[in-house]
Amino acid sequence: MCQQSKPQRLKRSSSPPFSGPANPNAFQPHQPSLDSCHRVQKAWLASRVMPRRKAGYLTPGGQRSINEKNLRLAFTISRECAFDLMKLLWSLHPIRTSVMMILNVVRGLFPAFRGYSQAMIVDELQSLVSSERFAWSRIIKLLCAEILRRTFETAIDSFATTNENIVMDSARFFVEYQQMAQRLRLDIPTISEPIVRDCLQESDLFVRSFNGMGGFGLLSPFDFVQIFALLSELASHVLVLLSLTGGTANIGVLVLSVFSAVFPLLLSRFGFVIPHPDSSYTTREVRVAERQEKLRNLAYSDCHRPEILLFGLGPWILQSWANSRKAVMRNERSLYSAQSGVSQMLNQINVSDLLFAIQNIPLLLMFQSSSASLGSLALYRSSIQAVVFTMGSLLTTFRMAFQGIFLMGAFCAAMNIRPHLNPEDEEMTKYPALPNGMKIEARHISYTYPGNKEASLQDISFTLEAGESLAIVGYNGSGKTTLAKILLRIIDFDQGDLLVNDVDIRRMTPSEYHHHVTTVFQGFSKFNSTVRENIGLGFVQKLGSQAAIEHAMRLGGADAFVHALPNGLKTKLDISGFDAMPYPSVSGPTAHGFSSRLHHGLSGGEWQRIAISRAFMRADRPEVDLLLFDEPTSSLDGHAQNKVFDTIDKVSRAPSGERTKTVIFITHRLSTARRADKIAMMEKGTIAEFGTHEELLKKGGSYAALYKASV
Ligand SMILES: Nc1ncnc2c1ncn2[C@@H]1O[C@H](COP(=O)(O)OP(=O)(O)OP(=O)(O)O)[C@@H](O)[C@H]1O
Repeated sequence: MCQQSKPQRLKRSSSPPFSGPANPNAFQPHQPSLDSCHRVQKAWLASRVMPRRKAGYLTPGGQRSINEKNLRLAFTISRECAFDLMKLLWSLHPIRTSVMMILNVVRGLFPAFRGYSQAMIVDELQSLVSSERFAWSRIIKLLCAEILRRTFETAIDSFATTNENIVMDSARFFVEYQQMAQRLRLDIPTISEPIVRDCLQESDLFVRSFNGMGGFGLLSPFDFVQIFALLSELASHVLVLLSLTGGTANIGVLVLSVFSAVFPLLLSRFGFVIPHPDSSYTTREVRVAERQEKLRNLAYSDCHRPEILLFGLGPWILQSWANSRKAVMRNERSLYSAQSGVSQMLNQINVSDLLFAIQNIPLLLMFQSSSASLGSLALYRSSIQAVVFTMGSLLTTFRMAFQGIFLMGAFCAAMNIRPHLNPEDEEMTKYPALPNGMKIEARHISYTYPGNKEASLQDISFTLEAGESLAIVGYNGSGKTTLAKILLRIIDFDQGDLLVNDVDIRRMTPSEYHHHVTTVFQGFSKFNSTVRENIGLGFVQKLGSQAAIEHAMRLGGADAFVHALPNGLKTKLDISGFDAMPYPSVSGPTAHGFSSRLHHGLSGGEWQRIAISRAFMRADRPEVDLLLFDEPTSSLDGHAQNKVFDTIDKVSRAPSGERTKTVIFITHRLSTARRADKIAMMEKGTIAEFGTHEELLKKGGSYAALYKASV
């Protein structure tokens, strides 16, 4: 793969993760100046362009049509990454992979041998019967030879399958691991790019193709060996046919044989085959299909059931699903009826029946014109059938391989997507630690969410010295959470500068920066797991430490209710709040002798305490310089709120009382906000007022009005 070379990367989040044209139909393939990875990315992108559709790109997993442009693109992708990828996969098990390749070709010869051997038995039987000298010993000898041949075939087959499974298992692990590692590496701005999402989706299909031939109807690179096996099978059958028909010197027999074999190919060549529906879907049609799927999932989902019942959504879901389903069916019908009458008729003809009839003609000719034995006639018959079948398989395999190349291109392209927020190597700098926490300086920061017309943040400027605390307050939608996400380096900003400890935050690797912060997000995660994991994941290195988790729980005020749970820290938490409802027949200790209540629900406030404890898992660590809490206590009662803020204050100070960590919290409770050294009052995406509580009160502006209203 092209991991070594450096893919194109653009600095700002507004830039695409890998260059693609704004208008896909204006795509210009093959630019010699681009490096190998970029060429694969470009070729993959170009293969998704639907020239006659305004809607732009093919849906992920959609079938590429076999045309000149796509053949060229497939060639580019194969040239750039197939060999390297195969080499990499081969290096996982060099000997086993080589054996797998050889055995696949050898196995391709088996059917011809089988036919030949059976023909010999029939011939022998015929001669024994006609000569009237029936000898059991001769028959038994032949049967023994046949049994031996079959035993050998089975042994080779079984060894080949075991070997193949081992090779495929390690290949599957390798590609799955790569795909997952890359997915975890990508940041939010990168992953929200539609092109990246599609690329990852197709890459995922490629990874799934390693489940073996036929899995998901895909073909992995190892299954390409199938083509060699089919070719060797075809060659062996053709040889048998030649040897059988050559003696008769009947050219008509050969011509008819060949014609019957290539007939299915001719049908597909002249378009008498229904195209795969995926290849013709427009974006709108896909959207309808997705909506239908979403509504179906909604109907089956347990976690949404309470609201579905409460708001009486059943009829609406059913009606909306029916509308979408009908639209999908209409699309499918129009796709199929677009076929001409002739092609429809031809599609309805059973091709194999037709071929069966045609193949009888050369058979009759042979009977008439030669003294062919019964065995050779049977062999001829089965070889013709095998040729037809193998040609069909070859065609299908080729089609799948052709699609597989583009999925492989997606995999290679996905492996080289650079996260938006990662700095260029030459710009990268380490996080420069200061003694008393984190100094933050925002200069004219603006940010607009992708797809939004209005900026969510405009011209944000403030300075927070290391060890100071800041409360961000303001009306709903004024941009508080967006600012927090920017300070946490979850999203980038469009304009301005953000300096952390006097260094541009864009020069730091987000993963390194994140070691120095801890947070409670407004929409914090609820993991469908145990209490231990829900808390311990705040600092995975201490996930196994009972003491660390107990300590964090105490700080977050979660210890009392966690200890009261049926299995304490081991209690599995239910995220839906519905599955935990005990069914009357199985609640409590059951007749089966175990408690049916495997998951436990929590109240909103209890969940919040779990999230706070998670943040406290690392809050008092020396490397953590910034504690950022986005409405951490919105579900807590007044007493508990004060306790949490007391703890935050305590954790942010050294035993001497001096503050060693910077604290930022977002709150709607202005009585809490006044505890902070500085307050930022946000309005319509800007900081309208900035100062201490007293300064802002004295100013008599928005903050003073809000404060008076709240007390
Ligand atoms: N993911 C998003 N995509 C698009 N727009 C968003 C997104 N998140 C927030 N916004 C918009 O950005 C603006 C600021 O949202 P933000 O969540 O920062 O406000 P807030 O001050 O934290 O609000 P609240 O007090 O209700 O939590 C809003 O107008 C919102 O609609």
